[in-house]
Amino acid sequence: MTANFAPTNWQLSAIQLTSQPDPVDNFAVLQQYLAQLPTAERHLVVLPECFAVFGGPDGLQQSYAEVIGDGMLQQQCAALAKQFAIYLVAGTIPTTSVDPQRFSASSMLFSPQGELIADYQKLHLFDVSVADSMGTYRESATTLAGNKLTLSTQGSLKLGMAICYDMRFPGLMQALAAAGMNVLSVPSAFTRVTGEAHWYSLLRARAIENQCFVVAPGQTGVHANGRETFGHSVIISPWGDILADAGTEPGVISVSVDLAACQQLARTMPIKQHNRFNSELKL
Ligand SMILES: O=C(O)CNC(=O)[C@H](CS)NC(=O)CCC(=O)C(=O)O
Repeated sequence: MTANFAPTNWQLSAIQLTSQPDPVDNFAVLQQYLAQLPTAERHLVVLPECFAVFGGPDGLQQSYAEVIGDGMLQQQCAALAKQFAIYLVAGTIPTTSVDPQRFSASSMLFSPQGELIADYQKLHLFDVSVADSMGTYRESATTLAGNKLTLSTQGSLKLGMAICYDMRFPGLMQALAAAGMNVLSVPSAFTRVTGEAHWYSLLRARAIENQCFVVAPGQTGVHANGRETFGHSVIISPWGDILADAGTEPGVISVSVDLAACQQLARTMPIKQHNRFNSELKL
């Protein structure tokens, strides 16, 4: 059933996966989950970070790195966006960078017509020690950070793009909010340990302080290399309410929202206008 009446009504969905090293397996699961989603005139579906290739040996992602605008992973995403008539945020796809040894983690937006309409390269890389079986994460050894912000306007949707560890850097979202963002996508592969401590707090804060919807799909479970991810993919309202939570099993979550809620809230609580840190106050 289609329940989208006003141009500001959107269906927001997230897909939670336990992605495997081989893209063939992940696209097969993805196809099944996309078929479970409701149909809607305006529908944004977000996939997790590394949805297509995850948990494999060193160098596996690099071996799949594609030129932006061309490549097997992007072609499959474009075809899925078209087949299901959705705006699809392909969580991250490894794309070639200026450094032949390293890829960029690119989040890519495909239109319901199957066109690539926006891309964003992860800005903040996870070089962090964590008290889990991996011990240390050195994302910068394999990945080259991006250096641009991406906000894509599609009708009433103003989509700001971020990835996983980026959620800890609120300056990024504040810049996107200043440009009018009403939905933030945060495809993730959060560790179980840091997820238990920080996932909900970080994401709810980003929604509340920027008065936007947040769609944050995560990887979940134990992956082929023994890495554990947190799951709990969420969709959050501008008020900070958790509208849907996927728990720890792979699956889909989906909610129907009115993006006009963002401007309504901004009228009653105009924090953007009240903010004195845009330019006025400096140390
Ligand atoms: O390396 C890969 O294969 C794909 N990339 C990831 O999984 C990235 C970097 S290791 N994960 C995160 O950013 C987790 C952040 C996190 O957990 C936190 O901020 O607490």
